[in-house]
Amino acid sequence: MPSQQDVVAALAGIMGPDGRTPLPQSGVLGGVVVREDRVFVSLEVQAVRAAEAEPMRAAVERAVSALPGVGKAFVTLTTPSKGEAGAAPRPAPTPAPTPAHDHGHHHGHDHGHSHAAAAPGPGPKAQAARTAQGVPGVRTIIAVASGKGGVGKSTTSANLALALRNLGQKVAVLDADIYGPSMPRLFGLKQKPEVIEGKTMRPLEAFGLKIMSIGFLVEEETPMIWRGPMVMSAITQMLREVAWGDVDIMVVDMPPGTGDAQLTMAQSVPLAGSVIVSTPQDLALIDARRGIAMFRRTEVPILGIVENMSTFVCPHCGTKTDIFSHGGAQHEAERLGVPYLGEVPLALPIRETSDAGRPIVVADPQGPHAQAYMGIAQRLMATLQGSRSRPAPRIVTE
Ligand SMILES: Nc1ncnc2c1ncn2[C@@H]1O[C@H](COP(=O)(O)OP(=O)(O)OP(=O)(O)O)[C@@H](O)[C@H]1O
Repeated sequence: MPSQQDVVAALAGIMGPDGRTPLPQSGVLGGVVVREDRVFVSLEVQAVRAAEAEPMRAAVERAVSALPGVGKAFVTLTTPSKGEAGAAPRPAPTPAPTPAHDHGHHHGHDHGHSHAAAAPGPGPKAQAARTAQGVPGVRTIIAVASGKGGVGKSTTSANLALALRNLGQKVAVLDADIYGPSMPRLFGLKQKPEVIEGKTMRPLEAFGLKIMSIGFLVEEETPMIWRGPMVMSAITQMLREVAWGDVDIMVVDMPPGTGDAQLTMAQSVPLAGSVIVSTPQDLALIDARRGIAMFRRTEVPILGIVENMSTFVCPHCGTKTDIFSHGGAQHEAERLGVPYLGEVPLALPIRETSDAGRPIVVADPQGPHAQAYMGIAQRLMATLQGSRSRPAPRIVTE
């Protein structure tokens, strides 16, 4: 395993943006993290200079990869983010407005139209769209999102993926939840993905699904200040440097919340649409509303709302109790004019099977809970087929 100093020393032969100053002295080196045989390097460049910095990024990747003991190098361009510790940086292309406004809450509007592409010519919007290219072999990518943590987004992602597989789809799961990747636990996966043919990783497999998790690439104890910059790099690598093969539907488990990190993610992954998971509590619904507003801003279609923990099923007698006012999500979906995909009760077997690494759709496929997920998957397929018949937004690439 190389030390941080070894990595920095290996970069001395590469020139910084001015072409004269060695990179370690040039002020662009955001940081270096070494985790066993994986090395993460972030290079800070102004967003508008991202394109011209690409050869430098590639040179750093080559130099670090060539060091003895390095299995994989993750080199990412990040915009200087002073004072934004912990937030995922935006992908390179968004030109920063005046610094005073850079992190303001209105910033998201800048992203508003970058996905679709009405932007004429290669302006900044077209550049932003470039980050969301399709993934070879993967036909449809959907995000599973929630307004806040702990509503069962990951449990829903895993069971929905399995239910889609039961419908005959070839399904992959990409766990992009930087705050707490859950797929290793949900699918009982402890091993790391194998690197095949140089840079490409082979996704792990469980129950017929192909699975990649940010948890396989970034250690859990990595501080958020590091995870932030690594995130975009890791997501990009999970999309592009993984031998996904032939995939009908990829389910992306998004980080919870509706902040900048989520917005960035929503823009970096070429999404067909998103599924919003919500519990019936009003508070959660308010947050789900924010989530919906966020996806509307990014022009990612909402494929529907899932109501999780809708009723409580007593593990002893099977009696159903509405702990929260049940049906809130259905009502909210109607009000917002987005499809209601269905509900999943709060039931002990759902948690137990998830904790045991065998989600309920495989543990008890004929049971009522698995059937609830099957219904959701069927409605989702119908919505996807409906949205496919509409013209897809044109993505501008340069
Ligand atoms: N329908 C359900 N019935 C019983 N337990 C559930 C249900 N859905 C989720 N859980 C449990 O609730 C907990 C949180 O679920 P999960 O990790 O899926 O939520 P999340 O929204 O992804 O959380 P985070 O935002 O922290 O990643 C887990 O212990 C999970 O097993």
